[in-house]
Amino acid sequence: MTSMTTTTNTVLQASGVTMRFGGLTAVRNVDLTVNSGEIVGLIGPNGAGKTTFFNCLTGLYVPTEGKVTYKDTVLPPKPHLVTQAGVARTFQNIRLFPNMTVLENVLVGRHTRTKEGLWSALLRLPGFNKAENASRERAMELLEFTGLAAKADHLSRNLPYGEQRKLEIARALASEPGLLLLDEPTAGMNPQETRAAEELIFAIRDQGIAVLVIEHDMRFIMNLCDRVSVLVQGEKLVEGTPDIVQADERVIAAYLGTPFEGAPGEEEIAEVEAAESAQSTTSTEGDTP
Ligand SMILES: Nc1ncnc2c1ncn2[C@@H]1O[C@H](COP(=O)(O)OP(=O)(O)OP(=O)(O)O)[C@@H](O)[C@H]1O
Repeated sequence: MTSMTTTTNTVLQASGVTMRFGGLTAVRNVDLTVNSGEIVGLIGPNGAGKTTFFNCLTGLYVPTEGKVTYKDTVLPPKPHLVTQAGVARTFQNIRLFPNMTVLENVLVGRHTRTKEGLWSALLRLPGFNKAENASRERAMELLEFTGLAAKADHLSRNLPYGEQRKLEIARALASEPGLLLLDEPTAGMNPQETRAAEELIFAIRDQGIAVLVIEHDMRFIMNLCDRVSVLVQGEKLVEGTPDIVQADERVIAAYLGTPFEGAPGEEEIAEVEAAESAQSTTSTEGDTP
């Protein structure tokens, strides 16, 4: 591992980020740091400003106030330049090219890292072939890494939902980021897919890529993250380790008074329901399917 000194292990630093839309302040004076080797969670009720904050980090929005640096360099307010600088992201709503193959989707993600560029890749202009082999090799490596290699030639629109989300991650990784931002990576996933996503994110972290993730699934986020930051009405309410955040009264209150630590998860609820229905079918004779 590379040895790092003083503050150089800060990957992302957002300072005093504010985003106003007319009279509405969607994000107010938010500071957030992500260090190398970390997985940081960003949680908060609907409309808290999480996606808006992501958009400020990735150049989709120019914050009204504040500064965002990546490895001590101020990020330019243009999405492709942010990607080029080393920050990749996925979106809350899947944004793949549905009629391109899985492999082609990843190759498009590599365009910021090849001098031939996107149009050369899409139109196969001269010069593309030279770079193509190396790019394909790397894209196939990423498909292996995300468990999609067997589907490299499938059209992305034919993949099941969970695999489309994985492909989005593979495509983001194709730009060789140092920081990956994930906006609700498990939305719509079943429990097995969620568990696989968790393992994939740990593996990404283990490759030296820092991760900042927005999620509503508390069990997932508390298991995954080294630190969690809570946004409420555009402001940072609390930040700390999962233990600290889960125990914080203000966080519990912000989630409508529903404590999430120790609350039964879907699996436990299913087990209880199965046990209850088994009990009721044995007590109501002859009513088995
Ligand atoms: N482009 C925009 N123009 C005006 N208002 C916006 C815009 N984008 C977001 N907002 C408003 O900013 C606030 C924060 O929205 P945002 O989508 O960032 O919240 P969120 O925490 O990501 O919510 P969710 O968990 O539901 O995705 C909301 O009130 C939203 O309506």
